[in-house]
Amino acid sequence: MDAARGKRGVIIEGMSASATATPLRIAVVGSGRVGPVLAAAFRQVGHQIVGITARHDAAIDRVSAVLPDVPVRELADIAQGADLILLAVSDDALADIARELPVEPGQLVAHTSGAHGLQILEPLAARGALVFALHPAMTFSGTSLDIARLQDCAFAVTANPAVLPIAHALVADLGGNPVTIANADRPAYHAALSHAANHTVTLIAQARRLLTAIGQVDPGATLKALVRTAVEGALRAGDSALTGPVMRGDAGTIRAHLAALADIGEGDIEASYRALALTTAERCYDRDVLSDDQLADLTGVLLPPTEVVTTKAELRAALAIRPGRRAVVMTMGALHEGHLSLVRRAKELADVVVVTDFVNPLQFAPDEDFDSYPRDLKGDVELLRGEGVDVVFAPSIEEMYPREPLVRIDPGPVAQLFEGVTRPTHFAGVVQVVTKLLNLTQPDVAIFGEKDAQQLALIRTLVADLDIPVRIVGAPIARDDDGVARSSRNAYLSTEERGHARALVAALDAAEQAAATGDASSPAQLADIAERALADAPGVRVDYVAAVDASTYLPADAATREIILALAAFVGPTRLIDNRRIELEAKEDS
Ligand SMILES: Nc1ncnc2c1ncn2[C@@H]1O[C@H](COP(=O)(O)OP(=O)(O)OP(=O)(O)O)[C@@H](O)[C@H]1O
Ligand SMILES: CC(C)(CO)[C@@H](O)C(=O)[O-]
Ligand code: BAL
Repeated sequence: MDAARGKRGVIIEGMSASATATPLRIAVVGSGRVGPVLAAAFRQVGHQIVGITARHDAAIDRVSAVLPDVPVRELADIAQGADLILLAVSDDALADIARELPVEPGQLVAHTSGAHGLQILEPLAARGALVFALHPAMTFSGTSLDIARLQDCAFAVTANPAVLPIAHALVADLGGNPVTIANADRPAYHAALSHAANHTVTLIAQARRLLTAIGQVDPGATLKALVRTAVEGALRAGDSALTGPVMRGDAGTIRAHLAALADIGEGDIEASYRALALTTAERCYDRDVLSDDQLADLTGVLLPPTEVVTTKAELRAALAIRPGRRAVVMTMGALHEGHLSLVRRAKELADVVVVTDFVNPLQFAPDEDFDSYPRDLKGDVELLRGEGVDVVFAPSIEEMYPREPLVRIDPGPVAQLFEGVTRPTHFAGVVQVVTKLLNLTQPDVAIFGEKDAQQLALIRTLVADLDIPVRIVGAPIARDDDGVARSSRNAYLSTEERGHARALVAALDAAEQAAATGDASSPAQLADIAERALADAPGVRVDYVAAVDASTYLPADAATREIILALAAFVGPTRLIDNRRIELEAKEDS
């Protein structure tokens, strides 16, 4: 074995062409665009190419053009007699080759993949090879023209400390600039390069198509000067190289752009334009280039339109074209800040947000307010569009229930308690529609408000007991400035009643306060305090006050410490609900 192996990287005086201590015998696996070019470049600086694999005619032709006199060898014997084996193969092929390649302990093995680090070469390292990754950050034509372009090209080098100097010396031999990338950072490194290099191509190709659509015969020439300046500026200075209408907060111009794109009818260009302009606007805002108002104006113009669908078939189609993690927020419309807080949570948790807007007749008893329940689909869609919701599903009753459903879901005993005393058929209607909407929207996550705490508890039980594959997330109660829980039914209240409605939250405050001061130490006392506060309040008639076990939603017993104090009361004819989670102090052992 070569005596110098394992301690290369010493620059030898007088050998100007090569930074490595000794000319290496290099074998190359892969005759795509990269392998023969790197081999030829190594050969130019004095290394010896002892063989290369080439499986197809085109590969053999490329080898004879770029590497005359280098023998084409089989994978099984390519490593024989080589100091360094360079794996210049596709990412997909690397794992197999790493398993199959016969190597001797001490042989250097490098791959040229951008995406992979050292793990992929682990089988070779396990057999004693000194492995590293060497990714030239440029595109290859596969011809000898590439060799000159390797000068000053960045090479991402990933290697263990013992091997790193050799890897750097090899890059220096090629005239490249070694850039050390930690093994764990390899995917991020490769993402950065792909995002910049590949997506710029997509973007410029889109711009070319636009110019072609308006009759330009040489779109590249029209774009050249501006694009080059932009790319060079961004390479030098990042975000601060930005110019153009987004940076100036010019929403009118952006609107005109979008109208032109819609006219030309190239949907992919419009989608990319919206997404990139939104990101650009957010970056400008973060750098204080745009004000709050300017960002809001731009966002209003740029957010992709919310798709409103009313049939199951349209819903399926709308979901099919929106890949990614999906969240659903189910509502009965008449949207307010409470619903929007659920939507914002959904946007944090998923890529695609679907809101259902359906007043479900099944959950209303005949004497309840189904007919008068507030409905405003247009207003709802406007609000949801402002939140960037992707799809609104607003079906008719016939679409959801083409006939009276025969199979019914029994929500179990908790559905008969509390809300269920006054509304005995309510939760059966809720779980029926929630199950249907989960099946129709197939979300990864569904968000429900803690305002409807019993409903949330029952829906958690529903998905657990029926193995419905969705994560249920509860969202905190959104309140008006005076503490009253937001509710669509608040719209029924007169000004005077709206004042009376404060009594619900005041009763919860009183109980919470009593728990904090120690004046209430049992669930029954909490309920009692809230009930008395409600009974004393003008314009309010108590329906129920219940201290329930927060984990089961069954009535709390004296030992329960994690309580949901839930109440319902009529304010005039309007029935409102509210609740508060209260933790009672642990009881001292007697
Ligand atoms: N104030 C709120 N805070 C948090 N979530 C809420 C609030 N109000 C409603 N939600 C949630 O929004 C979802 C849809 O509720 P719904 O459409 O019934 O609204 P609502 O205002 O509760 O109506 P209602 O007046 O019928 O009670 C439910 O998950 C509900 O818990
Ligand atoms: C979950 C729901 C949308 C089902 O109709 C409804 O009960 C509600 O709005 O909470
Ligand atoms: N907010 C729960 C739905 C209902 O009251 O019918």
